[in-house]
Amino acid sequence: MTSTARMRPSHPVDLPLAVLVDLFSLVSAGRAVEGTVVRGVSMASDDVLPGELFVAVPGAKVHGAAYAAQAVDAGAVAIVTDEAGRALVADLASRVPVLVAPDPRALAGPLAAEVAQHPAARLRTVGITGTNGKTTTTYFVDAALRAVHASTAVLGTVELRIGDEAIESPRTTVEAPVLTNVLARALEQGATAVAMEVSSHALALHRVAGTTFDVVAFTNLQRDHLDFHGDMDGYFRDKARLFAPGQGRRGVVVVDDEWGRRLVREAQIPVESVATHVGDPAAADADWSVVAADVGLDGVGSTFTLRGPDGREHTAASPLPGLVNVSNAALAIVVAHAAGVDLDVAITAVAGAHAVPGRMERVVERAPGRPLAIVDYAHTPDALVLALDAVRPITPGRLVIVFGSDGDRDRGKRPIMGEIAARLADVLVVTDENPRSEDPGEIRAAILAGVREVRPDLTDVHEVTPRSEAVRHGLAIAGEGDTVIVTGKGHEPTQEIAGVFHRYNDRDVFLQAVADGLADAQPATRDGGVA
Ligand SMILES: CC(=O)N[C@H]1[C@@H](OP(=O)(O)OP(=O)(O)OC[C@H]2O[C@@H](n3ccc(=O)[nH]c3=O)[C@H](O)[C@@H]2O)O[C@H](CO)[C@@H](O)[C@@H]1O[C@H](C)C(=O)N[C@@H](C)C(=O)N[C@H](CCC(=O)O)C(=O)O
Ligand SMILES: Nc1ncnc2c1ncn2[C@@H]1O[C@H](COP(=O)(O)OP(=O)(O)OP(=O)(O)O)[C@@H](O)[C@H]1O
Repeated sequence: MTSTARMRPSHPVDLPLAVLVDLFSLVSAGRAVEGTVVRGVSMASDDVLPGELFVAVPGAKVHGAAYAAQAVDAGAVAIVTDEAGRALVADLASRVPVLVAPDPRALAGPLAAEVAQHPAARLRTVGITGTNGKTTTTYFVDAALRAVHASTAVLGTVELRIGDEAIESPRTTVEAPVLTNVLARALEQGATAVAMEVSSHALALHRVAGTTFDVVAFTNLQRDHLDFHGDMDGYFRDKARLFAPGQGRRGVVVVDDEWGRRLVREAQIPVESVATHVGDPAAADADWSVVAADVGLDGVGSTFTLRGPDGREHTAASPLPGLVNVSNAALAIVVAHAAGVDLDVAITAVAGAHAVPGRMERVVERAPGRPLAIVDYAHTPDALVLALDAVRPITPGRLVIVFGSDGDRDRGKRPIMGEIAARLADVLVVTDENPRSEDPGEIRAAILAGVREVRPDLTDVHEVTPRSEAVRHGLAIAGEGDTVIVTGKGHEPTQEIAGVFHRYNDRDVFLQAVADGLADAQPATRDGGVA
Protein backbone atom coordinates (compact mmCIF):
# COMPACT_ATOMS: atom_id res chain seq x y z
CA MET A 1 0.00 0.00 0.00
CA THR A 2 1.33 3.45 -0.85
CA SER A 3 2.28 5.96 1.80
CA THR A 4 -0.67 8.15 0.86
CA ALA A 5 -3.15 5.40 1.74
CA ARG A 6 -3.70 6.62 5.27
CA MET A 7 -4.46 10.16 4.09
CA ARG A 8 -8.12 9.22 3.68
CA PRO A 9 -11.24 10.32 5.51
CA SER A 10 -11.99 8.08 8.50
CA HIS A 11 -15.72 8.16 7.84
CA PRO A 12 -16.32 7.77 4.11
CA VAL A 13 -19.91 7.96 2.93
CA ASP A 14 -21.43 5.29 0.68
CA LEU A 15 -22.84 6.48 -2.65
CA PRO A 16 -24.91 4.32 -5.02
CA LEU A 17 -22.86 3.64 -8.15
CA ALA A 18 -25.98 4.35 -10.23
CA VAL A 19 -25.74 8.02 -9.20
CA LEU A 20 -22.28 8.26 -10.76
CA VAL A 21 -23.38 6.40 -13.88
CA ASP A 22 -26.14 8.95 -14.46
CA LEU A 23 -24.14 12.00 -13.52
CA PHE A 24 -21.13 11.18 -15.68
CA SER A 25 -22.94 9.34 -18.50
CA LEU A 26 -20.91 6.18 -17.95
CA VAL A 27 -21.63 3.27 -20.28
CA SER A 28 -22.17 -0.02 -18.52
CA ALA A 29 -20.15 -2.96 -19.86
CA GLY A 30 -20.23 -5.46 -17.03
CA ARG A 31 -22.45 -6.60 -14.22
CA ALA A 32 -25.49 -4.44 -13.41
CA VAL A 33 -24.70 -1.41 -11.28
CA GLU A 34 -27.82 -1.63 -9.09
CA GLY A 35 -27.02 -2.54 -5.51
CA THR A 36 -23.39 -1.45 -5.71
CA VAL A 37 -22.29 1.38 -3.47
CA VAL A 38 -18.90 3.06 -3.55
CA ARG A 39 -17.08 4.81 -0.72
CA GLY A 40 -14.01 6.14 -2.45
CA VAL A 41 -12.03 6.26 -5.68
CA SER A 42 -8.51 5.12 -6.51
CA MET A 43 -6.34 5.10 -9.64
CA ALA A 44 -3.61 2.87 -8.21
CA SER A 45 -4.19 -0.84 -7.61
CA ASP A 46 -1.81 -0.87 -4.63
CA ASP A 47 -3.79 1.94 -3.03
CA VAL A 48 -7.31 0.49 -3.33
CA LEU A 49 -9.35 -0.09 -0.20
CA PRO A 50 -12.46 -2.30 -0.02
CA GLY A 51 -15.56 -0.56 -1.37
CA GLU A 52 -13.68 1.75 -3.71
CA LEU A 53 -14.10 2.45 -7.39
CA PHE A 54 -10.96 1.70 -9.44
CA VAL A 55 -10.37 4.15 -12.29
CA ALA A 56 -8.13 2.41 -14.84
CA VAL A 57 -6.42 4.95 -17.08
CA PRO A 58 -4.02 4.56 -19.99
CA GLY A 59 -0.58 5.65 -18.77
CA ALA A 60 2.77 6.43 -20.30
CA LYS A 61 4.07 3.02 -19.27
CA VAL A 62 1.07 0.73 -18.88
CA HIS A 63 -2.71 0.72 -18.96
CA GLY A 64 -4.14 0.76 -15.46
CA ALA A 65 -6.67 -1.84 -16.59
CA ALA A 66 -3.84 -4.37 -16.55
CA TYR A 67 -3.98 -4.03 -12.75
CA ALA A 68 -7.78 -4.11 -12.41
CA ALA A 69 -7.83 -7.72 -11.21
CA GLN A 70 -5.39 -6.77 -8.46
CA ALA A 71 -7.67 -3.84 -7.58
CA VAL A 72 -10.74 -6.08 -7.43
CA ASP A 73 -8.88 -8.60 -5.30
CA ALA A 74 -8.08 -5.71 -2.96
CA GLY A 75 -11.80 -4.93 -2.69
CA ALA A 76 -12.60 -2.58 -5.58
CA VAL A 77 -16.34 -2.84 -6.24
CA ALA A 78 -16.42 -1.40 -9.77
CA ILE A 79 -14.12 -0.29 -12.58
CA VAL A 80 -14.24 2.83 -14.74
CA THR A 81 -12.03 2.67 -17.81
CA ASP A 82 -11.85 3.52 -21.52
CA GLU A 83 -12.47 1.35 -24.58
CA ALA A 84 -8.91 0.01 -24.57
CA GLY A 85 -9.22 -0.82 -20.89
CA ARG A 86 -12.55 -2.51 -21.40
CA ALA A 87 -10.89 -5.18 -23.50
CA LEU A 88 -8.31 -5.74 -20.79
CA VAL A 89 -10.90 -6.24 -18.04
CA ALA A 90 -13.27 -8.52 -19.97
CA ASP A 91 -12.59 -11.35 -17.49
CA LEU A 92 -13.75 -9.18 -14.60
CA ALA A 93 -17.09 -8.13 -16.10
CA SER A 94 -18.89 -10.96 -14.34
CA ARG A 95 -17.38 -10.00 -10.97
CA VAL A 96 -17.90 -6.23 -10.83
CA PRO A 97 -19.63 -3.51 -12.84
CA VAL A 98 -17.36 -2.18 -15.60
CA LEU A 99 -18.13 1.33 -16.81
CA VAL A 100 -16.68 2.97 -19.88
CA ALA A 101 -15.94 6.64 -20.54
CA PRO A 102 -13.88 8.28 -23.29
CA ASP A 103 -11.35 9.93 -20.93
CA PRO A 104 -11.32 8.28 -17.49
CA ARG A 105 -8.26 10.26 -16.37
CA ALA A 106 -10.24 13.51 -16.69
CA LEU A 107 -13.13 11.90 -14.79
CA ALA A 108 -11.14 10.54 -11.82
CA GLY A 109 -11.17 13.86 -9.95
CA PRO A 110 -14.83 14.70 -10.50
CA LEU A 111 -15.84 11.12 -9.59
CA ALA A 112 -13.79 11.25 -6.41
CA ALA A 113 -15.16 14.68 -5.52
CA GLU A 114 -18.73 13.45 -5.98
CA VAL A 115 -18.19 10.40 -3.77
CA ALA A 116 -16.48 12.50 -1.08
CA GLN A 117 -19.20 15.15 -1.23
CA HIS A 118 -17.01 17.88 -2.70
CA PRO A 119 -14.59 18.58 0.14
CA ALA A 120 -12.84 21.39 -1.79
CA ALA A 121 -16.06 23.37 -1.88
CA ARG A 122 -16.14 23.34 1.92
CA LEU A 123 -12.59 24.64 2.35
CA ARG A 124 -10.91 27.93 1.44
CA THR A 125 -8.59 26.74 -1.32
CA VAL A 126 -5.49 28.24 -2.92
CA GLY A 127 -3.58 26.61 -5.81
CA ILE A 128 -0.16 27.87 -6.86
CA THR A 129 1.60 27.12 -10.12
CA GLY A 130 4.75 28.34 -11.91
CA THR A 131 8.22 26.96 -12.63
CA ASN A 132 9.95 28.29 -9.50
CA GLY A 133 8.76 29.51 -6.15
CA LYS A 134 5.70 27.27 -5.78
CA THR A 135 6.85 25.64 -2.56
CA THR A 136 8.06 28.84 -0.95
CA THR A 137 4.97 30.82 -1.91
CA THR A 138 2.68 28.02 -0.74
CA TYR A 139 4.26 28.03 2.74
CA PHE A 140 4.07 31.83 2.88
CA VAL A 141 0.36 31.67 1.98
CA ASP A 142 -0.16 28.94 4.57
CA ALA A 143 1.40 31.18 7.23
CA ALA A 144 -1.12 33.89 6.35
CA LEU A 145 -4.05 31.46 6.28
CA ARG A 146 -3.01 30.07 9.66
CA ALA A 147 -3.29 33.56 11.09
CA VAL A 148 -7.06 33.43 10.59
CA HIS A 149 -7.90 29.72 10.26
CA ALA A 150 -7.61 27.48 13.32
CA SER A 151 -6.19 24.65 11.23
CA THR A 152 -4.92 24.45 7.65
CA ALA A 153 -3.56 21.94 5.17
CA VAL A 154 -0.51 22.50 2.99
CA LEU A 155 0.23 20.15 0.10
CA GLY A 156 3.16 20.03 -2.27
CA THR A 157 6.63 18.73 -3.06
CA VAL A 158 7.75 18.58 0.56
CA GLU A 159 4.83 16.99 2.34
CA LEU A 160 1.10 16.48 2.64
CA ARG A 161 0.31 18.24 5.90
CA ILE A 162 -3.00 18.56 7.71
CA GLY A 163 -2.57 20.56 10.92
CA ASP A 164 0.23 18.73 12.71
CA GLU A 165 -0.16 15.47 10.78
CA ALA A 166 2.24 15.16 7.84
CA ILE A 167 3.53 12.53 5.47
CA GLU A 168 6.18 12.73 2.76
CA SER A 169 4.66 13.66 -0.56
CA PRO A 170 5.13 11.26 -3.47
CA ARG A 171 5.16 14.19 -5.91
CA THR A 172 4.44 17.89 -6.18
CA THR A 173 0.76 17.36 -6.94
CA VAL A 174 -0.81 14.02 -6.07
CA GLU A 175 -3.30 12.20 -8.31
CA ALA A 176 -6.87 13.53 -8.19
CA PRO A 177 -8.41 10.80 -5.99
CA VAL A 178 -5.57 11.14 -3.47
CA LEU A 179 -6.07 14.90 -3.42
CA THR A 180 -9.78 14.45 -2.79
CA ASN A 181 -9.05 12.03 0.06
CA VAL A 182 -6.60 14.44 1.65
CA LEU A 183 -9.09 17.31 1.41
CA ALA A 184 -11.87 15.17 2.90
CA ARG A 185 -9.56 14.15 5.73
CA ALA A 186 -8.53 17.79 6.24
CA LEU A 187 -12.18 18.70 6.70
CA GLU A 188 -12.69 15.86 9.17
CA GLN A 189 -9.73 17.09 11.17
CA GLY A 190 -11.11 20.59 11.41
CA ALA A 191 -9.04 22.33 8.73
CA THR A 192 -10.81 25.17 7.01
CA ALA A 193 -8.20 26.24 4.45
CA VAL A 194 -5.67 24.62 2.15
CA ALA A 195 -2.76 25.97 0.13
CA MET A 196 -1.22 23.66 -2.44
CA GLU A 197 1.27 23.49 -5.27
CA VAL A 198 -0.14 22.66 -8.68
CA SER A 199 2.50 21.39 -11.11
CA SER A 200 2.18 21.67 -14.86
CA HIS A 201 2.15 17.87 -15.03
CA ALA A 202 -0.82 17.91 -12.69
CA LEU A 203 -2.69 20.31 -14.94
CA ALA A 204 -1.91 18.32 -18.09
CA LEU A 205 -2.86 15.06 -16.37
CA HIS A 206 -6.08 16.33 -14.71
CA ARG A 207 -4.81 15.84 -11.16
CA VAL A 208 -6.78 18.87 -9.94
CA ALA A 209 -9.90 18.16 -12.03
CA GLY A 210 -12.89 18.26 -9.71
CA THR A 211 -11.33 20.92 -7.49
CA THR A 212 -12.26 24.57 -8.00
CA PHE A 213 -9.80 26.79 -6.17
CA ASP A 214 -10.97 30.01 -4.58
CA VAL A 215 -7.68 31.62 -5.59
CA VAL A 216 -5.12 30.44 -8.14
CA ALA A 217 -1.68 31.97 -8.50
CA PHE A 218 1.19 32.05 -11.00
CA THR A 219 4.82 32.72 -10.03
CA ASN A 220 6.81 32.60 -13.28
CA LEU A 221 7.59 30.43 -16.29
CA GLN A 222 11.13 29.33 -17.06
CA ARG A 223 12.54 26.68 -19.33
CA ASP A 224 11.81 23.28 -17.77
CA HIS A 225 9.99 19.99 -18.42
CA LEU A 226 9.95 20.53 -22.20
CA ASP A 227 10.33 16.77 -22.65
CA PHE A 228 6.77 16.53 -21.34
CA HIS A 229 5.12 19.73 -22.59
CA GLY A 230 6.80 19.89 -26.04
CA ASP A 231 7.73 23.56 -26.14
CA MET A 232 7.37 26.71 -24.04
CA ASP A 233 4.04 27.45 -25.63
CA GLY A 234 2.69 24.03 -24.64
CA TYR A 235 4.16 24.46 -21.14
CA PHE A 236 2.43 27.84 -20.85
CA ARG A 237 -0.88 26.47 -22.11
CA ASP A 238 -0.79 23.69 -19.51
CA LYS A 239 -0.10 26.20 -16.72
CA ALA A 240 -2.86 28.48 -18.03
CA ARG A 241 -5.43 25.70 -17.54
CA LEU A 242 -5.51 26.65 -13.87
CA PHE A 243 -6.88 30.07 -14.81
CA ALA A 244 -10.15 28.84 -16.26
CA PRO A 245 -13.68 28.75 -14.87
CA GLY A 246 -14.25 25.51 -12.97
CA GLN A 247 -10.62 25.40 -11.96
CA GLY A 248 -10.12 28.79 -10.29
CA ARG A 249 -12.51 31.53 -9.20
CA ARG A 250 -10.01 34.37 -9.21
CA GLY A 251 -6.33 34.61 -9.97
CA VAL A 252 -3.19 36.45 -8.92
CA VAL A 253 -0.40 36.60 -11.50
CA VAL A 254 3.20 37.81 -11.21
CA VAL A 255 3.85 39.84 -14.36
CA ASP A 256 7.64 40.06 -14.13
CA ASP A 257 8.02 37.85 -17.20
CA GLU A 258 6.26 37.92 -20.56
CA TRP A 259 4.44 34.68 -19.73
CA GLY A 260 2.75 36.28 -16.73
CA ARG A 261 1.71 39.27 -18.82
CA ARG A 262 0.30 36.92 -21.45
CA LEU A 263 -1.58 35.00 -18.77
CA VAL A 264 -3.21 38.22 -17.56
CA ARG A 265 -4.37 38.90 -21.13
CA GLU A 266 -5.61 35.36 -21.76
CA ALA A 267 -7.00 34.22 -18.38
CA GLN A 268 -10.68 33.37 -18.47
CA ILE A 269 -11.24 34.37 -14.86
CA PRO A 270 -10.75 37.72 -13.09
CA VAL A 271 -7.07 38.21 -12.22
CA GLU A 272 -5.00 40.69 -10.26
CA SER A 273 -1.46 41.35 -11.42
CA VAL A 274 1.63 41.78 -9.23
CA ALA A 275 4.91 43.34 -10.45
CA THR A 276 7.73 42.45 -8.09
CA HIS A 277 10.82 43.94 -9.79
CA VAL A 278 11.44 47.47 -8.58
CA GLY A 279 11.46 49.91 -11.50
CA ASP A 280 10.14 47.39 -14.03
CA PRO A 281 7.94 49.09 -16.68
CA ALA A 282 5.41 46.26 -16.12
CA ALA A 283 4.68 47.87 -12.75
CA ALA A 284 2.92 50.79 -14.41
CA ASP A 285 0.00 48.57 -15.47
CA ALA A 286 0.07 46.17 -12.53
CA ASP A 287 -2.57 46.18 -9.80
CA TRP A 288 0.08 45.57 -7.15
CA SER A 289 3.74 46.47 -7.34
CA VAL A 290 6.89 46.29 -5.25
CA VAL A 291 8.19 49.85 -5.35
CA ALA A 292 11.21 49.51 -3.06
CA ALA A 293 13.19 46.60 -1.65
CA ASP A 294 16.10 46.45 0.77
CA VAL A 295 17.74 43.07 0.59
CA GLY A 296 19.21 41.65 3.76
CA LEU A 297 18.69 44.73 5.88
CA ASP A 298 17.85 42.75 8.98
CA GLY A 299 20.74 40.39 8.38
CA VAL A 300 18.50 37.65 6.99
CA GLY A 301 15.46 38.59 4.94
CA SER A 302 14.40 41.76 3.14
CA THR A 303 12.00 44.58 3.68
CA PHE A 304 10.00 45.98 0.79
CA THR A 305 7.20 48.36 -0.06
CA LEU A 306 4.10 46.99 -1.72
CA ARG A 307 1.81 49.44 -3.49
CA GLY A 308 -1.82 48.33 -3.78
CA PRO A 309 -4.45 49.02 -6.43
CA ASP A 310 -5.67 52.00 -4.40
CA GLY A 311 -2.18 53.54 -4.49
CA ARG A 312 -1.58 52.95 -0.77
CA GLU A 313 1.89 51.75 0.13
CA HIS A 314 2.48 49.01 2.69
CA THR A 315 5.73 48.11 4.39
CA ALA A 316 6.23 44.36 4.16
CA ALA A 317 9.01 41.84 4.65
CA SER A 318 10.25 38.55 3.29
CA PRO A 319 11.66 36.29 6.00
CA LEU A 320 13.93 34.50 3.52
CA PRO A 321 16.97 35.97 1.76
CA GLY A 322 17.11 37.23 -1.80
CA LEU A 323 14.99 39.17 -4.24
CA VAL A 324 13.21 36.03 -5.42
CA ASN A 325 11.75 35.76 -1.96
CA VAL A 326 10.58 39.38 -2.10
CA SER A 327 8.72 38.23 -5.20
CA ASN A 328 7.33 35.15 -3.44
CA ALA A 329 6.36 37.15 -0.35
CA ALA A 330 4.61 39.89 -2.37
CA LEU A 331 2.67 37.27 -4.31
CA ALA A 332 1.74 35.39 -1.14
CA ILE A 333 0.44 38.55 0.54
CA VAL A 334 -1.80 39.39 -2.42
CA VAL A 335 -2.98 35.78 -2.71
CA ALA A 336 -3.79 35.54 1.00
CA HIS A 337 -5.65 38.85 0.79
CA ALA A 338 -7.63 37.53 -2.19
CA ALA A 339 -8.39 34.44 -0.09
CA GLY A 340 -9.97 36.60 2.60
CA VAL A 341 -7.08 37.44 4.92
CA ASP A 342 -6.90 41.05 6.02
CA LEU A 343 -3.96 42.74 4.25
CA ASP A 344 -2.13 43.80 7.40
CA VAL A 345 -2.59 40.36 8.92
CA ALA A 346 -1.21 38.75 5.76
CA ILE A 347 1.80 41.08 5.74
CA THR A 348 2.63 40.30 9.37
CA ALA A 349 2.15 36.55 8.96
CA VAL A 350 4.30 36.30 5.82
CA ALA A 351 7.07 38.31 7.49
CA GLY A 352 7.10 35.71 10.26
CA ALA A 353 6.94 32.62 8.02
CA HIS A 354 10.42 31.39 8.77
CA ALA A 355 10.34 27.73 8.04
CA VAL A 356 9.93 26.59 4.47
CA PRO A 357 11.47 23.11 4.62
CA GLY A 358 14.65 22.98 2.55
CA ARG A 359 14.08 26.36 0.88
CA MET A 360 16.65 28.84 2.15
CA GLU A 361 15.96 27.19 5.48
CA ARG A 362 18.06 28.65 8.29
CA VAL A 363 19.03 25.60 10.26
CA VAL A 364 21.70 27.19 12.43
CA GLU A 365 21.28 30.86 13.28
CA ARG A 366 24.27 33.18 13.28
CA ALA A 367 25.45 33.72 16.86
CA PRO A 368 28.64 34.69 18.64
CA GLY A 369 31.21 32.12 17.53
CA ARG A 370 28.74 30.45 15.16
CA PRO A 371 28.18 30.71 11.42
CA LEU A 372 24.78 30.87 9.76
CA ALA A 373 23.89 27.51 8.16
CA ILE A 374 21.28 27.24 5.43
CA VAL A 375 19.74 24.37 3.45
CA ASP A 376 18.44 25.16 -0.02
CA TYR A 377 16.99 23.16 -2.89
CA ALA A 378 18.83 24.94 -5.74
CA HIS A 379 19.80 22.17 -8.14
CA THR A 380 20.00 24.02 -11.43
CA PRO A 381 22.55 26.61 -12.55
CA ASP A 382 19.99 29.45 -12.49
CA ALA A 383 18.78 28.54 -9.02
CA LEU A 384 22.36 28.24 -7.76
CA VAL A 385 23.15 31.78 -8.92
CA LEU A 386 20.00 33.07 -7.21
CA ALA A 387 20.76 31.19 -4.00
CA LEU A 388 24.36 32.40 -3.75
CA ASP A 389 23.42 35.96 -4.71
CA ALA A 390 20.76 35.85 -2.01
CA VAL A 391 23.10 34.84 0.81
CA ARG A 392 26.06 37.07 -0.11
CA PRO A 393 24.48 40.27 1.32
CA ILE A 394 23.82 38.52 4.64
CA THR A 395 27.37 37.15 4.89
CA PRO A 396 29.92 39.47 6.44
CA GLY A 397 32.58 36.73 6.30
CA ARG A 398 33.19 33.85 3.92
CA LEU A 399 30.50 32.11 1.93
CA VAL A 400 30.98 28.33 2.15
CA ILE A 401 28.99 26.11 -0.22
CA VAL A 402 28.54 22.35 0.11
CA PHE A 403 27.14 20.92 -3.12
CA GLY A 404 27.13 18.18 -5.74
CA SER A 405 25.04 17.30 -8.76
CA ASP A 406 22.55 14.53 -9.51
CA GLY A 407 23.42 11.32 -11.31
CA ASP A 408 21.28 10.09 -14.21
CA ARG A 409 20.18 13.67 -14.89
CA ASP A 410 21.39 16.52 -17.09
CA ARG A 411 25.18 15.94 -17.24
CA GLY A 412 25.87 19.25 -18.96
CA LYS A 413 25.05 21.28 -15.88
CA ARG A 414 27.78 19.73 -13.68
CA PRO A 415 30.76 21.88 -14.81
CA ILE A 416 28.46 24.91 -15.00
CA MET A 417 27.44 24.42 -11.37
CA GLY A 418 31.14 24.11 -10.48
CA GLU A 419 31.97 27.33 -12.31
CA ILE A 420 29.12 29.22 -10.66
CA ALA A 421 30.08 28.04 -7.17
CA ALA A 422 33.73 28.94 -7.77
CA ARG A 423 32.74 32.40 -8.98
CA LEU A 424 30.15 33.26 -6.33
CA ALA A 425 31.28 31.43 -3.17
CA ASP A 426 34.56 31.67 -1.22
CA VAL A 427 35.01 28.10 -0.04
CA LEU A 428 33.69 25.06 -1.93
CA VAL A 429 33.00 21.61 -0.51
CA VAL A 430 32.24 19.36 -3.47
CA THR A 431 30.35 16.20 -2.59
CA ASP A 432 27.64 13.79 -3.79
CA GLU A 433 23.95 14.52 -4.33
CA ASN A 434 21.91 11.57 -5.61
CA PRO A 435 24.46 9.64 -7.68
CA ARG A 436 21.80 7.07 -8.66
CA SER A 437 23.38 4.58 -11.07
CA GLU A 438 26.44 6.72 -11.84
CA ASP A 439 29.95 6.63 -10.39
CA PRO A 440 29.88 9.46 -7.81
CA GLY A 441 33.58 10.18 -8.36
CA GLU A 442 32.98 10.91 -12.03
CA ILE A 443 30.20 13.36 -11.19
CA ARG A 444 32.47 15.19 -8.75
CA ALA A 445 35.26 15.22 -11.34
CA ALA A 446 32.90 16.90 -13.84
CA ILE A 447 32.00 19.53 -11.24
CA LEU A 448 35.67 20.09 -10.38
CA ALA A 449 36.48 20.55 -14.08
CA GLY A 450 34.14 23.54 -14.03
CA VAL A 451 35.64 24.79 -10.77
CA ARG A 452 39.13 24.70 -12.35
CA GLU A 453 37.97 27.04 -15.13
CA VAL A 454 37.67 29.73 -12.44
CA ARG A 455 40.21 28.50 -9.86
CA PRO A 456 42.88 26.49 -11.67
CA ASP A 457 44.78 25.90 -8.41
CA LEU A 458 41.63 24.82 -6.53
CA THR A 459 42.29 27.21 -3.67
CA ASP A 460 39.70 26.75 -0.90
CA VAL A 461 38.16 23.80 -2.70
CA HIS A 462 37.57 20.60 -0.75
CA GLU A 463 36.29 17.29 -2.09
CA VAL A 464 34.58 15.37 0.70
CA THR A 465 32.40 12.27 0.80
CA PRO A 466 30.03 10.98 1.99
CA ARG A 467 27.67 13.95 1.91
CA SER A 468 27.14 13.91 5.67
CA GLU A 469 30.89 14.35 6.19
CA ALA A 470 30.91 17.17 3.65
CA VAL A 471 28.16 19.02 5.50
CA ARG A 472 29.98 18.54 8.81
CA HIS A 473 33.22 19.67 7.21
CA GLY A 474 31.54 22.82 5.85
CA LEU A 475 30.32 23.70 9.31
CA ALA A 476 33.62 22.86 11.00
CA ILE A 477 35.68 25.17 8.77
CA ALA A 478 33.26 28.10 9.10
CA GLY A 479 33.52 30.77 11.76
CA GLU A 480 31.42 33.62 13.03
CA GLY A 481 30.43 35.87 10.16
CA ASP A 482 30.64 33.01 7.65
CA THR A 483 27.62 31.39 6.02
CA VAL A 484 27.48 27.69 5.12
CA ILE A 485 24.90 26.87 2.47
CA VAL A 486 24.25 23.30 1.43
CA THR A 487 22.35 23.11 -1.84
CA GLY A 488 20.69 20.55 -4.08
CA LYS A 489 18.61 18.32 -1.84
CA GLY A 490 16.53 20.73 0.20
CA HIS A 491 13.92 18.84 2.21
CA GLU A 492 14.66 15.46 0.56
CA PRO A 493 14.51 12.68 3.17
CA THR A 494 16.65 10.20 1.20
CA GLN A 495 19.81 9.96 -0.88
CA GLU A 496 19.67 7.62 -3.88
CA ILE A 497 22.88 5.66 -4.38
CA ALA A 498 23.13 2.72 -6.80
CA GLY A 499 19.37 2.13 -6.77
CA VAL A 500 19.07 2.22 -2.97
CA PHE A 501 17.31 5.04 -1.14
CA HIS A 502 19.21 5.74 2.08
CA ARG A 503 17.58 7.88 4.77
CA TYR A 504 19.41 11.16 4.57
CA ASN A 505 18.54 14.80 5.22
CA ASP A 506 20.88 17.81 5.09
CA ARG A 507 19.06 19.57 7.91
CA ASP A 508 19.41 16.60 10.25
CA VAL A 509 23.14 16.39 9.52
CA PHE A 510 23.57 20.08 10.34
CA LEU A 511 21.66 19.67 13.58
CA GLN A 512 23.71 16.61 14.59
CA ALA A 513 26.89 18.52 13.79
CA VAL A 514 25.74 21.34 16.05
CA ALA A 515 24.95 18.82 18.79
CA ASP A 516 28.48 17.44 18.34
CA GLY A 517 29.88 20.93 18.88
CA LEU A 518 31.15 21.42 15.33
CA ALA A 519 29.36 24.74 14.83
CA ASP A 520 31.33 26.27 17.66
CA ALA A 521 34.70 24.90 16.61
CA GLN A 522 37.42 27.33 15.67
CA PRO A 523 37.50 27.79 11.91
CA ALA A 524 40.38 26.05 10.25
CA THR A 525 43.00 28.23 8.66
CA ARG A 526 42.30 28.91 5.02
CA ASP A 527 43.94 25.97 3.36
CA GLY A 528 44.25 25.57 -0.34
CA GLY A 529 43.82 22.58 -2.60
CA VAL A 530 41.46 19.68 -2.66
CA ALA A 531 41.20 18.11 0.79
C1 LIG B 1 4.31 12.02 -16.50
C2 LIG B 1 3.81 11.59 -15.18
O1 LIG B 1 3.61 12.41 -14.32
N1 LIG B 1 3.59 10.28 -15.00
C3 LIG B 1 3.01 9.76 -13.76
C4 LIG B 1 1.79 8.96 -14.11
O2 LIG B 1 2.18 8.07 -15.06
P1 LIG B 1 1.10 7.46 -15.96
O3 LIG B 1 -0.24 8.05 -15.69
O4 LIG B 1 1.58 7.50 -17.33
O5 LIG B 1 1.04 6.03 -15.28
P2 LIG B 1 1.65 4.61 -15.60
O6 LIG B 1 2.79 4.38 -14.69
O7 LIG B 1 1.83 4.36 -17.05
O8 LIG B 1 0.41 3.72 -15.07
C5 LIG B 1 -0.89 3.89 -15.61
C6 LIG B 1 -1.92 3.70 -14.54
O9 LIG B 1 -1.79 2.38 -14.00
C7 LIG B 1 -1.82 2.45 -12.62
N2 LIG B 1 -1.05 1.33 -12.07
C8 LIG B 1 0.23 1.12 -12.46
C9 LIG B 1 0.98 0.10 -11.89
C10 LIG B 1 0.38 -0.72 -10.90
O10 LIG B 1 0.98 -1.62 -10.33
N3 LIG B 1 -0.91 -0.47 -10.56
C11 LIG B 1 -1.64 0.53 -11.12
O11 LIG B 1 -2.80 0.72 -10.76
C12 LIG B 1 -1.19 3.79 -12.28
O12 LIG B 1 -1.56 4.22 -11.00
C13 LIG B 1 -1.74 4.67 -13.38
O13 LIG B 1 -2.98 5.20 -12.99
O14 LIG B 1 1.26 8.28 -13.00
C14 LIG B 1 2.18 7.39 -12.37
C15 LIG B 1 1.45 6.72 -11.21
O15 LIG B 1 0.89 7.71 -10.37
C16 LIG B 1 3.38 8.18 -11.88
O16 LIG B 1 4.32 7.31 -11.32
C17 LIG B 1 4.01 8.93 -13.03
O17 LIG B 1 4.92 9.85 -12.46
C18 LIG B 1 6.17 9.83 -13.00
C19 LIG B 1 7.02 8.74 -12.38
C20 LIG B 1 6.81 11.18 -12.71
O18 LIG B 1 7.99 11.26 -12.50
N4 LIG B 1 6.09 12.25 -12.72
C21 LIG B 1 6.70 13.56 -12.56
C22 LIG B 1 7.29 14.03 -13.87
C23 LIG B 1 5.68 14.58 -12.08
O19 LIG B 1 4.49 14.36 -12.06
N5 LIG B 1 6.20 15.73 -11.67
C24 LIG B 1 5.40 16.84 -11.23
C25 LIG B 1 6.26 18.02 -10.76
C26 LIG B 1 7.18 18.51 -11.78
C27 LIG B 1 7.91 19.73 -11.25
O20 LIG B 1 7.31 20.82 -11.23
O21 LIG B 1 9.09 19.58 -10.87
C28 LIG B 1 4.64 16.50 -9.98
O22 LIG B 1 3.51 17.00 -9.82
O23 LIG B 1 5.23 15.81 -9.12
N1 LIG C 1 10.17 33.35 -7.53
C1 LIG C 1 11.26 32.67 -7.88
N2 LIG C 1 11.84 32.87 -9.07
C2 LIG C 1 12.93 32.17 -9.43
N3 LIG C 1 13.54 31.27 -8.66
C3 LIG C 1 13.00 31.02 -7.47
C4 LIG C 1 11.84 31.70 -7.01
N4 LIG C 1 11.54 31.24 -5.78
C5 LIG C 1 12.45 30.31 -5.49
N5 LIG C 1 13.35 30.18 -6.49
C6 LIG C 1 14.49 29.24 -6.55
O1 LIG C 1 13.98 28.00 -7.02
C7 LIG C 1 14.30 26.92 -6.13
C8 LIG C 1 13.05 26.13 -5.82
O2 LIG C 1 12.16 26.95 -5.07
P1 LIG C 1 10.75 26.37 -4.65
O3 LIG C 1 10.96 25.01 -4.12
O4 LIG C 1 10.03 27.36 -3.84
O5 LIG C 1 10.09 26.29 -6.10
P2 LIG C 1 9.16 25.17 -6.72
O6 LIG C 1 8.41 25.84 -7.81
O7 LIG C 1 8.36 24.56 -5.65
O8 LIG C 1 10.17 24.14 -7.29
P3 LIG C 1 10.19 22.58 -7.01
O9 LIG C 1 8.91 22.00 -7.54
O10 LIG C 1 11.42 22.15 -7.76
O11 LIG C 1 10.30 22.45 -5.51
C9 LIG C 1 14.92 27.55 -4.89
O12 LIG C 1 16.16 26.93 -4.71
C10 LIG C 1 15.09 29.02 -5.16
O13 LIG C 1 16.47 29.36 -5.17
